[in-house]
Amino acid sequence: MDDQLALPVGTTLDRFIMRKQEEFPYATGELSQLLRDIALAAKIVNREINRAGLLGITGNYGQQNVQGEEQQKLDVIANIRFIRALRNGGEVCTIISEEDDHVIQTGNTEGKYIVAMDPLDGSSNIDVNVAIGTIFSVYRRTSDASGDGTLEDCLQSGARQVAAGYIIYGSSTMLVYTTGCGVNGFTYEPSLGEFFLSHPMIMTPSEGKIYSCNEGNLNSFPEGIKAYLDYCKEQNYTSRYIGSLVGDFHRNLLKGGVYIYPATAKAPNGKLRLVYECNALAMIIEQAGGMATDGTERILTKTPTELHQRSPLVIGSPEMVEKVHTFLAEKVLTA
Ligand SMILES: O=P(O)(O)OC[C@H]1O[C@](O)(COP(=O)(O)O)[C@@H](O)[C@@H]1O
Ligand SMILES: [Mg+2]
Ligand SMILES: [Mg+2]
Repeated sequence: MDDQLALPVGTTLDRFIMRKQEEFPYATGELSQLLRDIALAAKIVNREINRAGLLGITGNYGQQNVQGEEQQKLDVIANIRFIRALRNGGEVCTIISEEDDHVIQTGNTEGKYIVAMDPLDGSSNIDVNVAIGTIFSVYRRTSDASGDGTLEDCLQSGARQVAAGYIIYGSSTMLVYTTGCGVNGFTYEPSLGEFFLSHPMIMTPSEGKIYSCNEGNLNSFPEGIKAYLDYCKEQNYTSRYIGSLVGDFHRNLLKGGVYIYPATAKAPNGKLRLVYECNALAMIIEQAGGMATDGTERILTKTPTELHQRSPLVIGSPEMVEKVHTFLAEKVLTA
């Protein structure tokens, strides 16, 4: 940990990865290379997002993904870019993507890692210049076998992540990630083509005054969530919701707050996907001193049974998540 603090703000991502490698039990350089591959894809996708309006790559792609959602052109482009970078990097044998029904076998049969990803998060905000993101989780194979990754390799609980992070394409582009030794944020400097350490050892405030959820679904929220939102209003908390999970999460991570996407009538298991949205952010928030649950159970202990399964999500400052639980438990008791 002390060594962690030794790296000053302004350290390049590459140098940071190199210095941290020795902290990682399997320090063979493969995970470091994988993180560099993700950073490379992020730079390319960032460039395309910034110029999307000029390149005619805004709007619908004209196809639906396995979730039944209209794919945006940038969903597909980001998916292609990350798959290509991970395949060419050679460290990843199998990829799970929001945009692909089935797992993607990269052909890197000696690759030791599995990546689960949401190539473009916040799709409804792509064309309106609101922050969007990419979310990724990294797992090791469950065995020393080579060949294609198995379904068992792809359906591991979030607690088995060896790395997790996100890229936010906002007023600046940042990469925020953890390998289990704290959370660090890097800001992209396009003119130099480099990510620089800008937010070392991020810790989220234990309590905040921001709550984030789509109250448009209020009528079908669980009673406990309705009661918690009333409590937030009584406390004069601030409501902030942009409709990009990465954007809402990032704000609350830095400022303190809670993001809630509960089960609703439209989405009885919640909307967000456990394997490539909830797990990564749960590892980040826990490493930053916060909490992530589905309203009762810790997200990281849930073992997925399907690639695209959904989960309710309550994530953020620990005292606020605890408060949500109190209201949920109370309403269950009095129901
Ligand atoms: O429009 P809603 O129901 O509030 O949902 C918004 C949520 O859905 C998402 O857009 C789902 O992610 P994708 O855009 O990757 O499909 C989240 O980013 C966001 O928090
Ligand atoms: Mg998403
Ligand atoms: Mg997405």
